[in-house]
Amino acid sequence: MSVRITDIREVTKPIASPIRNAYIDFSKMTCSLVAVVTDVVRDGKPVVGYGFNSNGRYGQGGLIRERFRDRVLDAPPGTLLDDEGTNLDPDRVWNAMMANEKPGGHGERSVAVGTIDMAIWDATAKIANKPLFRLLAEREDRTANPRVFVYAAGGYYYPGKDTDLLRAEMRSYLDRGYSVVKMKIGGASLDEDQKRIEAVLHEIDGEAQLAVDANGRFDLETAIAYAKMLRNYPLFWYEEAGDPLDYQLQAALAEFYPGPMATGENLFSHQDARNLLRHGGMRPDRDWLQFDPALAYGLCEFQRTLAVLTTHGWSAARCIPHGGHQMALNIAAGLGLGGNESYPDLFQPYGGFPDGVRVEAGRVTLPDFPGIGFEGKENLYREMAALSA
Ligand SMILES: O=C([O-])CC(=O)C(=O)O
Ligand SMILES: [Mg+2]
Repeated sequence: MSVRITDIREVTKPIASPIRNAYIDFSKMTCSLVAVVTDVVRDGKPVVGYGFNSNGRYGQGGLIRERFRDRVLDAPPGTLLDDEGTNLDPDRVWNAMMANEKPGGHGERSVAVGTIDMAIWDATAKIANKPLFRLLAEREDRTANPRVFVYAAGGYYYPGKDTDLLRAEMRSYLDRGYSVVKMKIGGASLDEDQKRIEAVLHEIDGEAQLAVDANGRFDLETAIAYAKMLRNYPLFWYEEAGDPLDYQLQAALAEFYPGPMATGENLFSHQDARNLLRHGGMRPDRDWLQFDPALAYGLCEFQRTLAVLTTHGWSAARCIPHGGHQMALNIAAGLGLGGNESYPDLFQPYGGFPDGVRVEAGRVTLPDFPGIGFEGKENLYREMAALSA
């Protein structure tokens, strides 16, 4: 059986919405959708892997089309295959993409590579005719656990949104089976945010837990002022207080915040993750790591990040990736992460679960689709199929 990548296609799609966090609005947000076409034929059709990047970093069509696509297509096909020559080897494809790239300064090439990497893993699992989460578990000699914790991320700022609407939003997440909800902070004054938090805590009234996300907005003084307010509430976590690369701020914050902290969605390499663990004061017994493989060079790199965690005494179970995509759901189910983010009302059709999958007691159960499972989500698959037609 020959296995050859015959084409890589990219289209940049809008995922705009009127929401705002403490740092950006999403009025012009886009993402890249990628199709990796192979010459493997299943049911009379070529196997195609799909990928997209998650919200927050915009589409990367320029980098994908001008650099990374051609490196894969120009590589001698045999150099991209596993030892048996019967399937793609995602790590070898990754190495081909990263030829002639200097280390450091990861910028947004990590998003371009992460998007293609997702499609490569989707194709690889489809060629193996297995769900990606089962393929990953087998590769690591583990048992997959298709039941994955997910939390509902939302609670954004948008025009006219008062605490009643915020409460109604959070109530709707509880009604849909979530046991942890997340809201934005840092886009209003501390006093106003405190009122918003108290309103939500009143609404969820012990039925669920609340996490808060400052999106890297605070300087040290403000981060500590918020910590002193937030530590009076039983929060699930206090996320991304300061600049993602300011490890000293994160470490200083730990002195003032005994509850769980979370960060990492804007760290895009295993080297940056390592610096966070070395210097960020993060505590492996309670804190959470949110590295998002779709933004951070993909699963090939995420595996190196997991190795860094192990070296530093962390468990993969402390990872709950940012992004709300099925790729991270598969990694969670296959490699034992602590769960995954989900945006019940945002960034559609890219985020979410296969049709018919319901959240029950804060968990979803992944069905057994070959690959990542995109074919099980009709509105998403329609966009994907249009790209590979
Ligand atoms: O608002 C955003 O940029 C998304 C985000 O931080 C999150 O989901 O944690
Ligand atoms: Mg966040």
